[in-house]
Amino acid sequence: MPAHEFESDTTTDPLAHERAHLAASRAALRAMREDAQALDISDVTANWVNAAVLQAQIDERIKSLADLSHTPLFFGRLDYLHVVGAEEAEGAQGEQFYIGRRHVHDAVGDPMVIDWRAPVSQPFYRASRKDPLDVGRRRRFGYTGGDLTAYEDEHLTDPAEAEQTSKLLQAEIERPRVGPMRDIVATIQPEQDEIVRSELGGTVCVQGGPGTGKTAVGLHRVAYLLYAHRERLARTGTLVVGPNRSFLHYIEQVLPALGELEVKQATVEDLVGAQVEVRGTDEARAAVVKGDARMAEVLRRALRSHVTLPTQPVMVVRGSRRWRVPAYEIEEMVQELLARDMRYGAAHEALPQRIAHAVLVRMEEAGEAPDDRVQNAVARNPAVKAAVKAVWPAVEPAKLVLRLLADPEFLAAHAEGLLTEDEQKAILWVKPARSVKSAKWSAADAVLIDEASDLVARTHSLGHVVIDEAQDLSPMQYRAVGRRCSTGSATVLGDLAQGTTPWSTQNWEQALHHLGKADAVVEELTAGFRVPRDVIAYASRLLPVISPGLTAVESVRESPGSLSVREVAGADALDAAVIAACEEALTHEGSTGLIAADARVPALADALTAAGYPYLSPGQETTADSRLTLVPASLAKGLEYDYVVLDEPAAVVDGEPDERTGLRRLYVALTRAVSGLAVLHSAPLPRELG
Ligand SMILES: Nc1ncnc2c1ncn2[C@@H]1O[C@H](COP(=O)(O)OP(=O)(O)OP(=O)(O)O)[C@@H](O)[C@H]1O
Repeated sequence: MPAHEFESDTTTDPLAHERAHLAASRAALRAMREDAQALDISDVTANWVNAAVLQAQIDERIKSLADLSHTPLFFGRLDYLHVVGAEEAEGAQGEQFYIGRRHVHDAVGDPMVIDWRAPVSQPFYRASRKDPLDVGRRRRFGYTGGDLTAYEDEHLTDPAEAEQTSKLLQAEIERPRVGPMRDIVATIQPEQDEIVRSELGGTVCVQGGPGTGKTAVGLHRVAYLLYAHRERLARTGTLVVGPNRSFLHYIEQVLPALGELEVKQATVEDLVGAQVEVRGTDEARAAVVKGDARMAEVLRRALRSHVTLPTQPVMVVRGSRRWRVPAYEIEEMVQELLARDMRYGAAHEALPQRIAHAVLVRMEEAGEAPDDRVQNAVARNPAVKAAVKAVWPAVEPAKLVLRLLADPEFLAAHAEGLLTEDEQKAILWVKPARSVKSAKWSAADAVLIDEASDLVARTHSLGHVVIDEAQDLSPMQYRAVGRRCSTGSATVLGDLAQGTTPWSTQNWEQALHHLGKADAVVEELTAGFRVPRDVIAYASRLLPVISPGLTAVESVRESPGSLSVREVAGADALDAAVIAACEEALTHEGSTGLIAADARVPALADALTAAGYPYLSPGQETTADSRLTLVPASLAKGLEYDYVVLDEPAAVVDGEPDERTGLRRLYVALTRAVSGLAVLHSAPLPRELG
């Protein structure tokens, strides 16, 4: 597969031909945009609401038709052997399609560029010599800046042509990283494409080591699903859940670059934090118990304990008449509502209507002809309200959780047989809060309140949710995310070896069960696109300890990468050595990340400032001028830097409550580098790395 650079053909210059197609496609896109801008909707909209809605849609379309000079309009071409969809008749004429980030058509509606998500584009990612999918030639384009400068051909049906790795693909993988995450539409690999294009109905779980493209695949899957099921997902909504704000910043530009502007992003805390302000933290032990799925049953029991069976009849007075519904009849209603297992709040709403209905039946029996308005009035009658308040009172979710955490007897009554005494003690507040407002709620408490809210009123479900770094979610957090896609589907992305929370996922089957998607398929990605060979081999020495049985990542990068491990004599000399290593890393193109134990960050920040090096925080955008980021180890997950300087591994390990978690945190820190890793230590290295 030769790469052609400014090469001339005997008849025509193919590169010039492709450039002309690029120029024509850009002109066509401009025309599409101008058409959208020129739309006059004054005649077709009867009222201002319609006009505003339509105008917003048009504005959206205009935005999506922007020609971004730094993102090439197309990156590939497929030469089909036959007309797509036609019988494969001998001598039938082939068809040619340019594959790009969005669809572009000419003035008469013929396609100039096909969206990468369209079915005809799929062979660009999947066709192989073994199964050419009717593609005679696959062409990849190379760009420098915004200019088309090279192309590469594969003749998939030519037996004489040998299989080779694509130079353009390799260049894309090896490119130095600066700035936020970019899309990978031009180079999605077949095993990634299978996940990207898997159907909306099913939930997919991807286990993959560092840099295998899980995040990239998840984001491209949303883009694909939005294309394939545009209307449905526009109605139901899509969401990407990530571990923290800096990570969400890092990935936030990928979907807009693919023309998808409507996908929401949130952390689990954002999702569950609507009702209370999180100001407190939990001891690990308490957080583990609060995050355990058994808490869901404790909450359910505690909530249901508010329902009591009636002992009094209800007497409704209307005008000169009194209507009596006996206690046993109300009890039947309550038993029926309990048996139906409907949401607590829905039953609370339904009960007054049921009682009113019983009154209406009596009215009819007495010869009256009451209508719906009478039923509603009876339902609001003070006697009915009082009965409902006694039997099925309204419950505020936060108050319910407050009582469980503050009142040992209430907790014991509902945790019996579920939580041990020690576990109950672990979650009870030492100093019980008096009110929802004054309580110092923790992140795990907010999840409990969210669970209680869902017991009261069903949580709205979205059409599709992507969960990244899912291995760090607790069972209760999985439940919280799961109810946000209870009628939709999910993409679950994670790496068991990178689990660093005390409640992290032990196996995907359990996690998917808590998510409510037990029938999901688990896929594994093992080809690594980020970390160079030598570096991933070094980091993988930790695998047998942190996650036995997991497959080590195999780097697809050709350059072995630079790995240096330096011992510095004496802790005093470490800061200076680290700064020197950063200085050295910054002589290369691309970004540099200095990763250190959280406790070491203030000292290193001072040292950097004293040495005159400005630095960024994780998630802040690197630019050509500021390329150094100081990264606390706790925030390194999911991020990548061209060069990484890792400060004192032993401190990273010691920063965690136990050794295995510490080594996992270290594994994350060791696997952030794209081109080179320098490890500096004055304390002994963990023996697994020795
Ligand atoms: N097919 C591909 N072509 C080019 N680059 C790719 C491809 N797949 C992934 N990459 C790149 O590899 C890097 C790692 O990808 P990504 O962050 O999605 O991996 P990850 O599995 O989520 O890693 P981690 O476990 O560390 O979070 C990114 O820069 C991404 O753009």
